[in-house]
Amino acid sequence: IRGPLVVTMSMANACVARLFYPIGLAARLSNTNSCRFCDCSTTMAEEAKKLAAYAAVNNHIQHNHVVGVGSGSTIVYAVDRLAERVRQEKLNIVCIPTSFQARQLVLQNGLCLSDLDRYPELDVVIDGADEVDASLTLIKGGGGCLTQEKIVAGCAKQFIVIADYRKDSKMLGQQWKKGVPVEVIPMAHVPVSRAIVRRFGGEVVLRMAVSKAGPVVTDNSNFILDWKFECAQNWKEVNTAIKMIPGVVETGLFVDMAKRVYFGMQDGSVKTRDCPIH
Ligand SMILES: O=C(CO)[C@H](O)[C@H](O)COP(=O)(O)O
Repeated sequence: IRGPLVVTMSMANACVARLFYPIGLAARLSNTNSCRFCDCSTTMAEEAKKLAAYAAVNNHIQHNHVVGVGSGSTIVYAVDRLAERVRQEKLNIVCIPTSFQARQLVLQNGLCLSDLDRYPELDVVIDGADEVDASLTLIKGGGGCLTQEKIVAGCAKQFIVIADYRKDSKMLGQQWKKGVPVEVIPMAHVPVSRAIVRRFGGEVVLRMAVSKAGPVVTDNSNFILDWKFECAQNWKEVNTAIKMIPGVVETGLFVDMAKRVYFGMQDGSVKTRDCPIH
């Protein structure tokens, strides 16, 4: 892991305006998480994602491992580092993707692609998260890949999460305001939405596509509902109850699955949180 000074320098380099500012002011700007000259908060978050991803790959991947590759923007850095280690250390690694995106990442980086038919037990799965609470319950599925992500994570000896500081919460809903994603069979989206609101309150919205008319269609040809819950819940019970509703494929609640989370922090450090039961 690069030291704090190096990281701070690279963050500063991303913002040209900062280069012309006295060091003290630049530091204050980075501490405020935003810059009046550019979108530095984005750059800082990207650096934090990279720190977390590199730490996880350095600490958990070994020769002959079968590795689950998560989805999202943070995992891109993990696959970069994985490919670098495979090249430099001549590691023999097999990758199991959790989405179409992950499959493309594995192929583009020249890594060995396989599937759960051939490797139903994985050594490590590394994946991002939308939010992580104090007991390592996760909200996932911001990118719509929750079902395959949960299947692959469920096959792992170690499920390792990588995230930037914005995902770190005491309680779910503190940072992530888009709710819990729920993948549903398309014909069931209205009854499932009504059943969730009736039972747990809040609001459910059908996730709409951005560059296509109509709803988001998942890699499994289903729809995504985003349940905007109102208050803290017993997430294990909620997860089980939602999964029992006919038409629900999977929820984005990952309870008692993650072994360790790596958070890339704003000061260039990496914070870890371990699950008490793993
Ligand atoms: O669950 C996911 C996709 O379904 C992602 O892992 C999650 O949305 C985090 O993404 P990012 O690394 O881009 O913040």
